[in-house]
Order: sequence, then C-alpha cells, then structure tokens
Amino acid sequence: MNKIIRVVNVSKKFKGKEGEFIALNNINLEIGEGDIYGIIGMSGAGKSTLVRCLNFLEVPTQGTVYIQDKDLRSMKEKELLEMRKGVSMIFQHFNLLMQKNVVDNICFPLLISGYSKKDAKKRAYELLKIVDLDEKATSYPAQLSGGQKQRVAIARALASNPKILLCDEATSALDPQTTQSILALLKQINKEYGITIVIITHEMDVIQQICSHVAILDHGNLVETGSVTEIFTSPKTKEAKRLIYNGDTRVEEMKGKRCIRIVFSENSSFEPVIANMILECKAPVNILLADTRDIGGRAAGEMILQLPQDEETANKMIEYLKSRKLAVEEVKDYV
Ligand SMILES: Nc1ncnc2c1ncn2[C@@H]1O[C@H](COP(=O)(O)OP(=O)(O)OP(=O)(O)O)[C@@H](O)[C@H]1O
Repeated sequence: MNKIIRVVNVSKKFKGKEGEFIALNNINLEIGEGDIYGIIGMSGAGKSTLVRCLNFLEVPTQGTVYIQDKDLRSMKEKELLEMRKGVSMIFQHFNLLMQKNVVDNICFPLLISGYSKKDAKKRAYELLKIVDLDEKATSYPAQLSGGQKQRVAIARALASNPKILLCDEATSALDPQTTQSILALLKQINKEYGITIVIITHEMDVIQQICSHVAILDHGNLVETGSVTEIFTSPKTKEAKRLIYNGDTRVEEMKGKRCIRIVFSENSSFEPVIANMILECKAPVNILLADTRDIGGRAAGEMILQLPQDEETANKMIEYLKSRKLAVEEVKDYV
C-alpha cells in the first residue's frame, strides 16, 4: 500500500522556564493511503504536537515529514499553504466562526480559495448534505449541539477536497452516542471518498471502533505501532497493556487450555469484534488460527482463539461473542 504520510526521525523540543522539554523524541511512522490511523496516548504524551507536525503547523526541531513523497522541510511557505489544502483538520472544540451561520462557515475557506459566492454556496450545500445537516444551513453555531457543530467542521474540512483529514480529539467533547454518529460519519467519508484519516485520541474505544492501525505515544516516544488487531491481541509494551487492560500491565502468559472456534457470518468486519471483546473483558486472547476473507465488506471465515485461564473471563468472552451473533464452538485438545 502507498504510504501517504511518512514521519522520519521527527523530534520536537520546546524551550520552557525550566530548560528544554522534549515533546517528541525521534518519531518514525508511516501511514498508508486510505487508512484510518489512530494515535493514542495519555494526556501530555505529545499527540497534538505530533499531529501539528504532520502538516508543519508545528515545525519539528529535527527530522521531517513526507506527504505523498513530498518533503515538507524543503517547502517554502507558499508551498506549505498549498499542501495544507490537501490536509484538513478538525478539532475538539470545533473552531467555528460564531458570527457566521453554518453555510457561511463552510463558504469561508471556499471564498478564500477563489470560489465565486454563488459556487461557494452551491458547494457548501453539497457538503452539508454529505454530513446530513442541510436543514441547519442558516442556523448559527450557538444554536447547534456539539455533534452538529462537529458536522459543520467536517463539512468545512472537506471543502478543499483533502486527501488527508487530521482529527485532534474530535469526539472528546461529545457524549457516547454523538461520538458514535461522528465516528460513523468519518468512516463513511473514508470509504466513499478514499480520504486517509488520522485520529488523535486518548480513548481506546475510539481506536477500536474505526481505526485500522494504531500508534501508541508515551512521554514523547512512539512505543508501539501495528494493526488494531495485532495491538489488541498481543500488546507488547506495558504502555499498550495499560491502555487496553485498563491499568493492569502484568505480563500474562496464556496458560488457558480452553479454545474456541468462531465462525464469522454476519459481521461487517472481524477486527472490531475481537478488539471490542478484549476491551470489554480486559484480558488477552491468543489467535491460534485465523482464516478470514473479506467478501464485499463482510468478513467470512473462521478463527481459533485460546481463552484466558480464568473461567469467569473465558465464559464472559464466549457470551460476548455469542451476543455478537457469532457461531462459537469449543475445540478440544488444541493446545
Ligand atoms: N508550545 C509549547 N511550549 C512548551 N511546551 C509545549 C508546547 N506545546 C506542547 N508543549 C508540551 O509538550 C507536551 C506534549 O503536549 P501535547 O499537547 O502534544 O500532548 P497531548 O498528548 O496532545 O496531550 P493532551 O491529550 O493533554 O492534549 C506537554 O507536556 C506540553 O506541555
């Protein structure tokens, strides 16, 4: 897969009262075109700094970033501005213009980039349809809910037809239900328009729900990267374990003898099911065999899992999988 973003040896130091502070320490990261890539870490880990380095809003102290193989370090200010049209951002607090109504908020970047008033309005209404908010076109931000404000911000971010959408804690100010609807919208945008999405969050749930890949940041260091399934089923570092198993970082040796075969039929993708089960049960499993195929967006195939030794947890996992309408069958003498 083409790598649309490559972060190479990026460090960022800030000068403070108490001397130099290293916010990012030699980060190397590659993001594939069309991915939904999550960057997760505790508060202060350096997530916002990293996402701002991706489009050089924050210029790294060392290293560089390539967007579609173009080195941002070598770009002049004008080229950086042009590049940023292809790399939109949305934020936790939406950053809307409060004195302008919804449609004018979306027209704003279009007018700046040279659209006529008539064309900008036409495009703004198209974008409002995409985010399912056309009936609020003449409302002002103060009259909207948090979720609706984020939809306006997403429409505005899409105005420049970006290749990449950076989301900095975009759902952190929203309630769980609204979070779901915004994540569904981001997934739809990724699928329909092929936009690569980078999601910065401190919530593992968000990663599990929509990301294909994840990077874990801790105190400015990138401690682990991989596919969401890899990281959830076999986190290697204590930082990853802390995020997944809710603080329990003990290294668990898989001693359980119980194995199950699950057959996927109705789920749209198997990754969220396994990741969600691990999040819910706060315990690891071993994937002993996975043979899955994606048929028209639906995963079909089988998987054999070794369950944890603790009987209660193992039963909880089986119940969870059954509640997801998966066929679950115990397999004897597999390990
Ligand atoms: N402009 C700056 N000057 C000095 N220090 C900064 C600056 N920006 C960020 N930092 C420091 O860098 C560290 C990382 O900050 P950053 O905002 O990237 O973390 P974060 O992971 O996004 O945290 P949060 O989830 O709390 O927003 C923090 O300790 C912060 O205080």
